Amino acid sequence: MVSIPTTPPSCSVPNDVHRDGLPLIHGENLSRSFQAKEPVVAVNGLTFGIAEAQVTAIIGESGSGKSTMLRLIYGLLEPDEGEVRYRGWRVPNPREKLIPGHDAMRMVSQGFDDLNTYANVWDNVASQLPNTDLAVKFSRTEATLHRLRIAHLTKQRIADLSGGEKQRVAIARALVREPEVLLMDEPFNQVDASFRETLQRDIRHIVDETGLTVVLVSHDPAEVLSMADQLIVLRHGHLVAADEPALLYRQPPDSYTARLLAKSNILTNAEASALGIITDATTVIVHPEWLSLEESPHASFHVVDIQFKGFYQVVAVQDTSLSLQVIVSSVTDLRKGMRVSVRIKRFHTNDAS
Ligand SMILES: Nc1ncnc2c1ncn2[C@@H]1O[C@H](COP(=O)(O)OP(=O)(O)OP(=O)(O)O)[C@@H](O)[C@H]1O
Repeated sequence: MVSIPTTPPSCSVPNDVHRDGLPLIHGENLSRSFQAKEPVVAVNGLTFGIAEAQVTAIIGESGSGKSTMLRLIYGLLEPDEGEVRYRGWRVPNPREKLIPGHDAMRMVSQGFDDLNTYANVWDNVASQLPNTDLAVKFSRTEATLHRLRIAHLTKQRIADLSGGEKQRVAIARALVREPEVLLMDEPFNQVDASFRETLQRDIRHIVDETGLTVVLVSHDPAEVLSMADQLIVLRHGHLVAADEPALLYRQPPDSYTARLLAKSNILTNAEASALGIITDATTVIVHPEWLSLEESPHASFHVVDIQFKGFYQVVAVQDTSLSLQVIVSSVTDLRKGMRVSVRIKRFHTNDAS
């Protein structure tokens, strides 16, 4: 349950009236354009809710409006239309607040621009706190460094750290002031795969332990599937889906979401019918792991490419008119040029595709 304060927060908007019954963060009919060579509508009529103490990931292809949405939530950008509310109170826009950005939120952006490269890790984090109580400053800094597992780097200069370590310092800097919401723009961009998994797990733990709310932006949904409680899918500035990751994965509401989450094969009715799927739907979604292949010398499909991925391989097959991506176990013995029959184990239809 969202606790509703009886008095407006410190960064309230004059004459704002509290709205009851909203999720922690509520966006309503949010639109924002930019004047480039041609006017660009970055987000268009977004209405959404973000729940407290959860990880919400905003996903979408490049240019779909993810960063713009994040900056609107934080109050770094003024919407052309609509509003964002935090705990029922309107988030002030940059014209309404001396230092833009909601006081209860902190944002970690893609680069590490905020970090002081030549100062050490401790000073980078501790400098976020006032000197009014040095004991508190010391203990909070120490606890935050431990929580982000960078206490052993205390004396190191930022310039000497790896990308993954810098990212942890950037998050520690944001968290040391104990915000209620952490906003992250592409947080795993500069982090290699092994660091990424442990960082994701650590962020998940912090959320579960402290009730922190995390909103993150990612162009690679696969990387956030395991850590997000909710996904918000953007396309050309519109919200096309919002739900739990597993649900959106198993039953994608449209082809775009299916491609984004699962690199799905999107078949027309005729293509599906040629593979034995009889349906009224105009579009049939088949995730690569919902197909299987079997060597068959007289089959119409042949293997055109094999990407070895460790315990699985991604195999491209085609016949005269159709190309398919198939995920098969690495123990399956396939070779380029081999004739294969294609079996569909499962599919999903959605007429809204
Ligand atoms: N300050 C700006 N001036 C002009 N155009 C902008 C500005 N900010 C964003 N845009 C445009 O708005 C659209 C949405 O941009 P945004 O950065 O929000 O998308 P994104 O989904 O975060 O993209 P990416 O994944 O590539 O970072 C893009 O077409 C972008 O070029």
